[in-house]
This record gives sequence, structure tokens and C-alpha cells, in this order.
Amino acid sequence: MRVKHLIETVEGSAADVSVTGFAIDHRKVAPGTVFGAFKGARFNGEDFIAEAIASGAIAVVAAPEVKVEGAIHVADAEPRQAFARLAAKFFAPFPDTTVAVTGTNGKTSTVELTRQLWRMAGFHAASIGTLGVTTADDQVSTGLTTPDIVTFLSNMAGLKKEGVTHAAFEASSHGLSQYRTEGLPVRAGAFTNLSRDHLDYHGTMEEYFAAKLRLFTDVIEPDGAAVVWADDIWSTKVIDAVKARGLRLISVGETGETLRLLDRTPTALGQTLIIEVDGKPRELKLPLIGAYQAANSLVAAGLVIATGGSVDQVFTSLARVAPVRGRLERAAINRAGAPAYVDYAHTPDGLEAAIQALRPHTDKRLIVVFGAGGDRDTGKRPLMAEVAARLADHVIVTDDNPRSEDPAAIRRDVLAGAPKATEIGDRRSAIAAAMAEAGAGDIVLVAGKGHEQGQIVGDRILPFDDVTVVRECAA
Ligand SMILES: CC(=O)N[C@H]1[C@@H](OP(=O)(O)OP(=O)(O)OC[C@H]2O[C@@H](n3ccc(=O)[nH]c3=O)[C@H](O)[C@@H]2O)O[C@H](CO)[C@@H](O)[C@@H]1O[C@H](C)C(=O)N[C@@H](C)C(=O)N[C@H](CCC(=O)O)C(=O)O
Ligand SMILES: Nc1ncnc2c1ncn2[C@@H]1O[C@H](COP(=O)(O)OP(=O)(O)OP(=O)(O)O)[C@@H](O)[C@H]1O
Ligand SMILES: N[C@H](CCC[C@H](N)C(=O)O)C(=O)O
Ligand SMILES: [Mg+2]
Repeated sequence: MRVKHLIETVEGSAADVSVTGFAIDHRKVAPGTVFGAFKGARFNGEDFIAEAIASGAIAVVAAPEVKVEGAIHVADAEPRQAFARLAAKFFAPFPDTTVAVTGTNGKTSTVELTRQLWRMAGFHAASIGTLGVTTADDQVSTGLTTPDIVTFLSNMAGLKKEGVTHAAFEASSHGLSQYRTEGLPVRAGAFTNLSRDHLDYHGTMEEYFAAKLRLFTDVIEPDGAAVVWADDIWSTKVIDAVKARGLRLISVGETGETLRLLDRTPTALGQTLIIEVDGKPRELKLPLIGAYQAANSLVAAGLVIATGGSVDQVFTSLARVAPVRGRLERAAINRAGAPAYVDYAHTPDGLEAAIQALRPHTDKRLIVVFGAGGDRDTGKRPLMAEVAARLADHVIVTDDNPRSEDPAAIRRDVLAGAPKATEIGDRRSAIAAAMAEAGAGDIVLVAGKGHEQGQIVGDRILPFDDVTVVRECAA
């Protein structure tokens, strides 16, 4: 591709130069690369412009006031957004039908369920998010929920080349505020919920919400659709923005209008839902437990309907969905017969949802093991503990990715919200204690890490998998 096909304003010989790729890290620049120079949390990409040009960058996307010598300066007050638009032109084409999911909790679950529903409808479908890039025959981890813009767009283009026609991706608030998932046409977007998380980054709930709202005000195509979980306290604001923009609205939940949840009855391995569609009640036997999984299933159903799926087909498929890795995953049953579940709950609201999901499945004790991550919102720590102390019978506080922080100090922050909890720093010992304690009829919940395969201590990732450890402790 030549420069003139990307940047119309360039004239003369520069317009005929070949563009070979895009990079936001100067160390990845090769001859012919377009370099994006952005101010970040740790570095200022503008400091690397000269080095990028020396390595062969032919154009630099940067703020207007920045000095660029020896390459084309694509000046924009929002350089990350301008870079996303250009990179998308370079990497296109993408899967024809692309949808995004935002919200504090439920993004991974919803994109994965959407992928499954599309697949059951006969489409070649994929999802991108915390679990990596998932297709019917492959799962490749990317490390972050929304990887950087270059990885994101090249992954999407790669999926198209593999024949994927339908893709659902997670739009995290970090990703949205850094324009990490932009540039390609988004046919529909979904909002799952908003509750406390990531205030270390966003500062206030209002700012955090504003980052998520951009999906609806800026990112979805003007003639696209929005699926909104209607029962959250922030949902009205999302619905107002969707209506103001003239997007097609699909609302789901007890107060939803498109798919209205009338009743929910837990069963041994799932739940029976009564959902009103077009004025008529329909029964659905969902093979997943917990109110939160019913919510995510309905949002996924909304996305499939928003992109042309039939209601009948969606309902038939929902009865056959497979569990999502690390979300209320039944990992083992101990010698006394107590089941142990692994769940990715890592916010106060998520922990509440996970415990509430399991409550109907025991009339005895519920033992919860959890911790809080280092280098993340510290304010959520005591709040998670308060939830656990209020809703569980025994709380064991342990470590969960301390990262650069002192694990004992993190535990102290957590324990402030649950003074009666047991403290066992080592995660394996904490899980072992819970598994040893659980008697017949009890339930163990190991929360916080879900699918994760490592414990991040300092800058090392030590292999650790909650499901494996639970199984070892049950044996
Ligand atoms: C706070 C945050 O979100 N940081 C992310 C962000 O970094 P940044 O833009 O602030 O980058 P920076 O490191 O300060 O560098 C600034 C610029 O200089 C460039 N640079 C830097 C150094 C150098 O030698 N040369 C160079 O060119 C960088 O490539 C960058 O463009 O952009 C980077 C690349 O896109 C990400 O890797 C990085 O994620 C860090 C590692 C991270 O931990 N992010 C977490 C908090 C995160 O984003 N999590 C959410 C999950 C949220 C959820 O689902 O709950 C996610 O979407 O994964
Ligand atoms: N709809 C929901 N309402 C409340 N809690 C939920 C909901 N969906 C999921 N959760 C809780 O959040 C946890 C994480 O779910 P999931 O991975 O789907 O969310 P996510 O938004 O992708 O999270 P992340 O921000 O880490 O990417 C679950 O294990 C569960 O405890
Ligand atoms: N996407 C979330 C996941 C948190 C998972 C938990 N295990 C932790 O490390 O805090 C984050 O990066 O904040
Ligand atoms: Mg996720």
C-alpha cells in the first residue's frame, strides 16, 4: 500500500512511498512503518520519534505541537484515534459482522457466549478478550483484555483471512479511553453493568462511566445497534445516549423490553428462565448457574439478534451453551462430597454475584477464598472483604497477583473489611485449608483468578492454576 492511499493530503514523491506496517513502540519500527507517538502512563512516545525515524519510520502520527523531522507528520489532537483510523485502512478487511461488549463485569462471558451462539447458527465466529483470541478450533492468549491497537487490528484482519465472518470483542475501559479497539466498523455494542473497579486509573465512577459510554456515542456505527442490560443503576444513562444517537435499542433484563426476564428458578446444574419476547412468555432451560450467567446469556442473545439472528434459533442454542472457562467452573468435589468452584470475581460486585450464584446450591456453609490484585484499585479491597464477610460463612483471605506490592500490605487492606476472616497468604495453602474444612453439603468458592495460569509476584509469573490446585487438594 502507498502513502497516498492512506493519507490523501500528502503530495509529490512522498505519496508513492510504500507503507509496510504500523507500530506504537519504536523498537518495532522497520523501514516503511507508520509510527504512533503517544503520551502514556509510564513513557512519552514522543521521546522516541527521532529513533523511530532513524529506524525507517516514514510517517509519525503525533499531536500538532510535536516536532517531526525527516518523516511525514500526521498531526491530530487525538493522535491515538487518528492512528487507529489509519491503521484500520492498512489492515482492512475485517470480519463483516463485528460487535463489542463493555461493562465492569461480564465482558469475557458475553463475548464467549455470543461466539458460541453464532457458531451454533452456522457462522465461522471468533471472540477477542481476556481469554485471548478464540475460534472454534483454537485459543491464543494475548496477555491483556484489549491488546494494543496494532495487535488488535492485525488479529481481526487475520481472523478475516481465516474465513471468520462474525467477531465479538471486549472493549475494556482502558482500551476505550486509549482508542485500543477502534477503526473498524462496529455493528453493535453491549453494556453489561457498571460497578467499582479501576478507580486507580479513571479517578471517579463518572470518569470510568464516561470511558465506557464512548462505545455508544462514538464507536458503534451510526446505523448500528446497542444491547443494554436494563437492570443496572447506570443503564438509564446508557439508554438515553443510545436513543440520542438514534441507534437501534435492544434492552434485556427484568426491566428490559426486548427480552424481559419474568422468572428465574435455579436447578441442580443450571436454571429455568421465563422470558417474555414480543408479548409472549417463553421457557428456557439454561445449562449455566447463577443470575449473573443468565444476565450475560441474555446480553449475548441480544447481540446475536441485533446482528440478524432469529429469536427461535437463539433460544434453541442457549439451551446448549457450554460453560465459560473460569466462570463458576466446578473444579472438583472433595472427599466429604463438597463441590469447589473457581470464579474470576475480582470486584465487590463480581464477588457478590458469584456467592449469590452458589447460595441456592447449598443449605450448609459456603467457604470463600479470595485476595486482591496488586497495582490495581486499592479502594475495592475492603469492599470485596465486606461482601465476602456478609454473604459467606467462612472467609479466607489470600494472595492474588501481588505484582510490585507487598502481599502482606494488600492482605491488610483486604482484612480491614473482614476482621474475622482467616489470613493465609500462600494461595495453595489457603485453598488446601478450605478443601480440608468443607464437609458434606458445604461449598467452596475460590475467587479472583478464574482461567489465569500464573501468580504475578514482582515481575515474575509463577505457574498457578486455581482449578488444578483445587483438584490436587481434593484428591
Ligand atoms: C495503564 C495502561 O493501560 N497501560 C497500557 C498502555 O500503556 P501506555 O500507553 O500508558 O504506554 P507507556 O508504557 O506509558 O508508553 C507510552 C508510549 O510509548 C511507547 N514506547 C514506550 C517505551 C519505549 O521504549 N518505546 C516506545 O515507543 C509505548 O509503546 C506507548 O505507545 O498501552 C500499552 C500498549 O497498548 C499497554 O501494554 C499498557 O498496559 C499495561 C501493561 C497494563 O497493565 N494495562 C492494564 C491495566 C489494562 O489495560 N487492563 C485492561 C483490563 C481491564 C479489565 O478488563 O478489567 C485491558 O484492557 O487489558
Ligand atoms: N453480569 C454480571 N454481573 C455481575 N457480576 C458478573 C457478571 N458477569 C460476570 N460477573 C462476575 O465477574 C467475573 C468476571 O466475569 P467476566 O470475565 O465475564 O468479566 P469481564 O468483564 O470480562 O472481566 P475483566 O474486566 O477482568 O475482563 C465473573 O467470574 C463473575 O464473578
Ligand atoms: N482485568 C482485571 C483482572 C483482575 C484479576 C485479578 N486476578 C487481579 O490480578 O487483580 C485487571 O487487570 O484488573
Ligand atoms: Mg474480560
